[in-house]
Amino acid sequence: MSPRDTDRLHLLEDAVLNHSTAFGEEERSRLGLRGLLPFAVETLDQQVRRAYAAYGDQPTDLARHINLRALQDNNETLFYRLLRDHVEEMLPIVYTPTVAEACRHFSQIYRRPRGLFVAYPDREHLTEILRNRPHRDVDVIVVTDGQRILGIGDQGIGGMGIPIGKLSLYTALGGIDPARTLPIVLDVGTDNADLLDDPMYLGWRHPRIDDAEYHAFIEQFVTAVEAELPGTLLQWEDFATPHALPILERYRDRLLTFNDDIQGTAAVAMAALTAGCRASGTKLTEQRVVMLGAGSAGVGVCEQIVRAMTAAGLSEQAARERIHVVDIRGLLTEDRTDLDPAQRRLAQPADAVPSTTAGPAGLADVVAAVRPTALVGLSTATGAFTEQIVRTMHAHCDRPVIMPLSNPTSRSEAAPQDLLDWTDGRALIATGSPFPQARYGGREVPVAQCNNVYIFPGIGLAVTAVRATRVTDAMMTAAAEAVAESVDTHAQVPSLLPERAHLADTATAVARAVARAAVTDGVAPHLSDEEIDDAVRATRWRAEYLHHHAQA
Ligand SMILES: NC(=O)C1=CN([C@@H]2O[C@H](COP(=O)(O)OP(=O)(O)OC[C@H]3O[C@@H](n4cnc5c(N)ncnc54)[C@H](O)[C@@H]3O)[C@@H](O)[C@H]2O)C=CC1
Ligand SMILES: CC(=O)C(=O)O
Ligand SMILES: [Mg+2]
Repeated sequence: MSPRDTDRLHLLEDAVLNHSTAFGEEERSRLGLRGLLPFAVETLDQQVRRAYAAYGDQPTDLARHINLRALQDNNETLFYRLLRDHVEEMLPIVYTPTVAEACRHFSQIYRRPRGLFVAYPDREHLTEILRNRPHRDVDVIVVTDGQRILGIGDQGIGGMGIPIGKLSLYTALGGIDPARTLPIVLDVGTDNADLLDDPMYLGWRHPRIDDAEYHAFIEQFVTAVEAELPGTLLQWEDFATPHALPILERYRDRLLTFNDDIQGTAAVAMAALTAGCRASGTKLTEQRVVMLGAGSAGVGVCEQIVRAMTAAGLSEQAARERIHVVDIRGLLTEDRTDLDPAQRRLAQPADAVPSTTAGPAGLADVVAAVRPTALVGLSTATGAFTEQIVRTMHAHCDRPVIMPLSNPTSRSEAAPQDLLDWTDGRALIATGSPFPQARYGGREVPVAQCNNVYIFPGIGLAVTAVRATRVTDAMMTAAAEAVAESVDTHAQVPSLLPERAHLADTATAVARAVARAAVTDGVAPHLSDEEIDDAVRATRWRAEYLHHHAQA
């Protein structure tokens, strides 16, 4: 093929450049596309209607996910316009819960390459791999090693579904140019026996590497990213807790990076708790919190609550006394020898809660003794918030905040309808994955979705707009406050989070607040508030076709 042939075919093959049937008469003539497309010229709106109809014809959620991914790989502008126009309907398809199925079936549904597969046996070629990235300039990388995908465990390279899904939302909600995003999976093997036995599995068929080898590989990866893509936001996603916390500690002061499961989840949960205090007319410093789950997400949320309570006037010790954490073995207590340092900071005295069983006090014991005002689940333990536990909680708290946050839906600690029924309609509820609205007393009750999707798109927009160099705690706190302030306080039924339909507006509010915090913290160049707002506005990419100037 001549260079001219590759150029013009490239326009139809490259999802960023492709306008497909919207290439107009003049463009088709000038760019050598005449006859390569059906005769009719469509507008973007007409294309959206056609794409929506094809989407509607799909028989299952996974088929809808595959349909949208194919569209994304064919024409990103159209994909993002469709997503923007139907964001509430399509969020559960692109993201949790359906993305969990896409990760499980990644090798079977694999069609076209997207992002980078960085396999351990290729480690000598890390720089070469990064240089092979499809687009030169990158604002945001989301990287996973696939070990703890949502609440469904080790998915090996199937975990790639998560960076792709998260980055779709960075663009759809946070306005990051899709050509400046880069999903990466670190293929360090898998311990998932089904995948190792599956002849279709496309990853490195090897048990996971660990310890020194693993950390050396992560260091090699980070060093290569620093060299090739300095200043790019590096988001860690769905790493197993024993790796997630140490990686964050090691790199957070070295480059522009954050862990979404630890810090993003903490910020959104903090926002929901703040809105819950407002709805129940209580103060944050009066809350008693019980957390089920002591993984990276649960620990991150608890530490954010400690920071907020101390900022509101409590001593750190008093704040920690108000937070009880329960894991698969029971209450975290100082006498337990199986806790890591982060969990140990959240442990209670050995005799804090009497146990009615042989081991440490369980969730039922803790709820009965502590009388929490807020109960949060980040445990993957389906149905763990039982009727008895919830009724006990409600007996001591008129408006309990109850947040089963585990993903996907099949891992939720409770169903919102049950929570309302067991609390006479009084519970203030948010879930991790989307649930249909519940009903109580003849009224429809919308269920808020407490998910880090309220946070990360705005973080990406902020750091890109003002060229921040670090993600600080103050920036995450600013994100939480911006989300809490965006909650509609005049709604008939109090909600813990802004409406999902307004996620893009919330991302803008988060971006402004986070960018201001970055400037105040000295990790972004000095800009006035007005300049920050202008930068955020100017950074937002829009799903519109740009004129092609290339010559035929
Ligand atoms: N809503 C949101 O925005 C987010 C939700 N998550 C969800 O949180 C969950 C946990 O994530 P990680 O902390 O990374 O996982 P992890 O696996 O590191 O931690 C799970 C924790 O729950 C405990 N646990 C497991 N089974 C239990 C049981 N039957 N009873 C009591 N405790 C039990 C474990 O001991 C552990 O402490 C996942 O489902 C994930 O999808 C995570 C990040 C964000
Ligand atoms: C939402 C998210 O990041 C998780 O469930 O892991
Ligand atoms: Mg995650």
